[in-house]
Amino acid sequence: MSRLRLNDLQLAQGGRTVLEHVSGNFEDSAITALIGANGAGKSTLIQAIMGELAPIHGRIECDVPKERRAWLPQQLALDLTFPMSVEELIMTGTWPSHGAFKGYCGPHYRQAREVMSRLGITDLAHRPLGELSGGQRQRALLGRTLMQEAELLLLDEPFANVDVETVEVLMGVLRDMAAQGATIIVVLHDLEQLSRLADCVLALAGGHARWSTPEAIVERHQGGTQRHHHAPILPLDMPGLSP
Ligand SMILES: Nc1ncnc2c1ncn2[C@@H]1O[C@H](COP(=O)(O)OP(=O)(O)OP(=O)(O)O)[C@@H](O)[C@H]1O
Repeated sequence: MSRLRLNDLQLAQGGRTVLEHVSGNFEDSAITALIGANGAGKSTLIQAIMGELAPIHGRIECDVPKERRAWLPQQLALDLTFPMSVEELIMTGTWPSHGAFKGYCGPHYRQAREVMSRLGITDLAHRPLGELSGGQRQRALLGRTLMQEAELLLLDEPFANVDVETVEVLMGVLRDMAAQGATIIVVLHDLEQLSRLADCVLALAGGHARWSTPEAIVERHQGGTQRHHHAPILPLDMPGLSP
């Protein structure tokens, strides 16, 4: 089953085609790694899936309602000088379905406490966002998507500049979300993280996309030799991936 399907998609930026003939289905209850060299079109595809970039050809069919779609950008898109606490950030996860100006009720606060406890940030509830470390910030941002009950979640390099313990927590939560049916797409550059986390792979290169498996990607980049930890996927020459 798939609630997110790409149909002969062609995407352009600034009048130049970035990707073409992209087709295929993202599996439900699965984590798909989106890989490719710098400029391959990963952010472009994500923008299109989030409905921010119209295809110049083809279709994106998404059965997940807009209020259940979440996007965790690579660079923190939040204004850190904005006076907001961790708890307040997490509560904004209710906005897409509940509205921003209705206020919160008891069950919302209970749910936020559960979310913070799951992410190990209960003690940070009243800490201003501007005082968080990179790892704490990522936990809080993932907390907001849990609060939103996101069913389609796109993440751009969520483990960059994040401590090892936070990587474990984030991976655990993502696996749980997938197990509960979410469709998760995550931009990754690290081979070890890819082999640990991903169920499927969508590799972008030369303006085209190819579906693959974590095993095939690991095999291709290591030539069947012993695995190296933290081996980067870049530079991604993608032998055999052109049609
Ligand atoms: N707003 C824009 N206007 C014009 N060209 C753009 C714009 N955004 C991206 N591009 C171009 O589109 C191509 C794909 O960029 P994109 O950001 O999707 O790549 P990426 O795979 O996400 O790269 P990275 O790994 O560096 O984040 C690149 O050649 C880029 O220069």
